Amino acid sequence: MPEPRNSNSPPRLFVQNFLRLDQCKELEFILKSSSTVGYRPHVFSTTLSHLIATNCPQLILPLVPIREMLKEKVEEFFGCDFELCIEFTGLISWAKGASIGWHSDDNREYLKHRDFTAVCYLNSHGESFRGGLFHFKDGELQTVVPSAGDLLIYTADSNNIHSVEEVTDGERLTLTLWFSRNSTHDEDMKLISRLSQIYLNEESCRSFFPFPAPASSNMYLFSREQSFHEEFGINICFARLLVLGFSIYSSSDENLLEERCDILLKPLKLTRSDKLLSYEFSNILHALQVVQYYLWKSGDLPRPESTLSWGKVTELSHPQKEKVDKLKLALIKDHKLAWETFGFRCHESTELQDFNWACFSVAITAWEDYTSEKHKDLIRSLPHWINYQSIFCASFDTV
Ligand SMILES: O=C(O)CCC(=O)C(=O)O
Ligand SMILES: [Fe+2]
Repeated sequence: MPEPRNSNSPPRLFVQNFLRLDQCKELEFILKSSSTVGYRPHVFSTTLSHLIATNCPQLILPLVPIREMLKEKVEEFFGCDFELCIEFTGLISWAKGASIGWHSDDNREYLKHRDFTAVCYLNSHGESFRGGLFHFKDGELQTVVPSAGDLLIYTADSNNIHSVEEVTDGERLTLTLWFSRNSTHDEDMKLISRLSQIYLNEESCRSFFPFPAPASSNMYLFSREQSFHEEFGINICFARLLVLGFSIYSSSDENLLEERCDILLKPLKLTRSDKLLSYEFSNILHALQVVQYYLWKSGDLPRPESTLSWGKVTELSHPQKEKVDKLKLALIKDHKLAWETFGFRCHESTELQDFNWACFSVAITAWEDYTSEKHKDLIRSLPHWINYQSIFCASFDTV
């Protein structure tokens, strides 16, 4: 049962540990491997339709039970069982410099259909970022200090004017959902329609392996002034790799760089500390997704018994090094911005301190298994979703 509310206080609820830490970590993996430059300065985000558009529809699956739980919680607390639809699901990263002033979430004419908001915090203040405290302008529960797994729900109207303080270091990660009573704004219908267009027309799509496919490069281009000009700023996929100690090598013709062709859509290899891994990734998004998977899972993966066989990892030759540097210069115009945005200066990152290529190779295969499993689940769920025009946890117990 919901907590009894003080009748004078605006309707809002804070729940500690609503999500498990392993769920937060999986969402962090999805967000950091799929984000684009977002809707506000210094904000990066991904949506379910973006996951579909970049050929990663299987990454919707981990969000399905969480969306279901959130909808139930909001309906229960606000006493509107079976009345709501999910209007928007977003994984949002608030990087250094991001903030939002006093506002309500329905404060534009085109947002009036929004009735309720749910924000799940995926990482913790002080541990992964500084700043970024949430405040309600008045009433109870004035300040929320984000902590991984905690949930905040509130009405989207002017009873809940709120703000987020500027993030001063690190990345503040959330899963944010908006709910509406107006079913014409149901996100599920639009997503199901996109998925059925892709999967039902082409039998072959069902058996293909979904390698990530980057969106247009300006969606990954971030600069201080938000001027979408290639002469400034950083490619955020590359910047995330760089801050984790990786760089990229492309055997594509160097003229591609001069001709401004999108080199990041081409196959590429990863380098680290002047070593080159021979494995070829289909593009930068594929490489980033595997690196983020490695970060997420490295503690759980089986330790390989031997080091990698000769030839899998080689020393970069001088001409190869030159190519690596050239690519870096082309994609990271503002080195400091990359570190400011995706680094966390409060403590030295220990995540990749005992990096080794043999473990990383295990992660490449484990990521493929994870991806195929989720993709199979998607293919099995889709007929049920189409049938009910709703995205939910379908059970496959009956044959
Ligand atoms: O991330 C939060 O804590 C709240 C974000 C917010 O107010 C919004 O996106 O409208
Ligand atoms: Fe808001």
